[in-house]
Amino acid sequence: MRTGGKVPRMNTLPKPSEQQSRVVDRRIEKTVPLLTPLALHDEFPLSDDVARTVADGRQAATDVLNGVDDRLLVVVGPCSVHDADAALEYAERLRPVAERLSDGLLVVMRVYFEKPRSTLGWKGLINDPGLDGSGDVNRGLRIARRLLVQVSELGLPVGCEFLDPITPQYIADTVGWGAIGARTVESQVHRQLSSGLSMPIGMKNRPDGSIATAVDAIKAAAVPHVFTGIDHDGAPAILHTRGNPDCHLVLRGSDSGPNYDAESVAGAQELLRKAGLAERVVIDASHGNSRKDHRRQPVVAEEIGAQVAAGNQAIVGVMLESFLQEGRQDLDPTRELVYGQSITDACMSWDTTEQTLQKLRDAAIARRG
Ligand SMILES: O=C[C@H](O)[C@H](O)COP(=O)(O)O
Ligand SMILES: C=C(OP(=O)(O)O)C(=O)O
Repeated sequence: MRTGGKVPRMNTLPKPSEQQSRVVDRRIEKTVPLLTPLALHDEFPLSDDVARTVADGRQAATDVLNGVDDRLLVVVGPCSVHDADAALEYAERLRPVAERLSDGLLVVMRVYFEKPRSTLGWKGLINDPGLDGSGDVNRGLRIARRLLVQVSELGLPVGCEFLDPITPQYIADTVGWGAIGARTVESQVHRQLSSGLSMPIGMKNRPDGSIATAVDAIKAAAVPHVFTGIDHDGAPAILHTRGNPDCHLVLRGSDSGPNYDAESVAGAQELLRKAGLAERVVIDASHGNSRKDHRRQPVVAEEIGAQVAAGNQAIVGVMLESFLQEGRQDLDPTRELVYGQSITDACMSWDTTEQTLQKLRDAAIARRG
């Protein structure tokens, strides 16, 4: 991978006077130039093959979300990527399984680079690729885009969370499906951003369980907005969006319990109906729905599958957190990390994932039958 690349020249304010220096950037330790989106796109271009995978993946996801395609959308992969090699190995394993189960499932690989934290913690590979707080964002963006292109080259559409409002210009052209997380679903910044994103966006219920907030987010992101951001050259820009009609609800459970059961799904449907929105939901089998216990995820997925097999038309997708090794590990600088194991939330093992995907596929086929 190249380590150079074009970064804009830093223009600094004139040396401040004594009085000015009492008010300007009092808490900015240092400012480092950020490479431009164009420079990153030049290094890792979007080939026609990758563009086809992304565009077809977006269209297929939209069709599933609109009920035009009766398969289940499954977003599956590590809670977060901290090691691009392990993530690519995961993608290579997932690819043939996705192909084999494609009569019932539309599989999108979860390739998450941005982690929203409840308080503190590692903020993801784009923010801190060194896993040590050194914050080499230029390197993080390069690793992220290269991996996104590599996974798409395998023919797998990619899903990720959009957290930082600047990073989409660097990577969004490689993303088939996106999420706005539980902690930011109420944020105007993220709703505006979603209104301009080119792929379907899942709006998660808030950590305290509020589904109404996610429904508000779907409505807000559906219409055009004007806000400030950057263009592909990295220059400040006023962005006028068209509105995103493909935003949808993701039920992820809450701090006080799950919301994947039939009664909760029916309640969510009622909220969507009252808001004049399509009654379709994606259900995250992890987070509040598994109480972050990876051993609960297959159980939750099986119960979601049972609702689907029984004919529930509202459930159009499932999210799973899965990696090469089950469980999780702490980021401990004194110990070598276990290869292929999550450093954020605990994940299902590969074997369990394969079994779970097969069961979800069977459920989708049963519903069709
Ligand atoms: O998906 C990952 C985590 O659930 C999310 O980033 C919040 O993590 P935290 O509550 O450990 O900060
Ligand atoms: C942070 C995540 O989920 P949530 O926003 O539901 O907590 C995630 O999926 O990584």
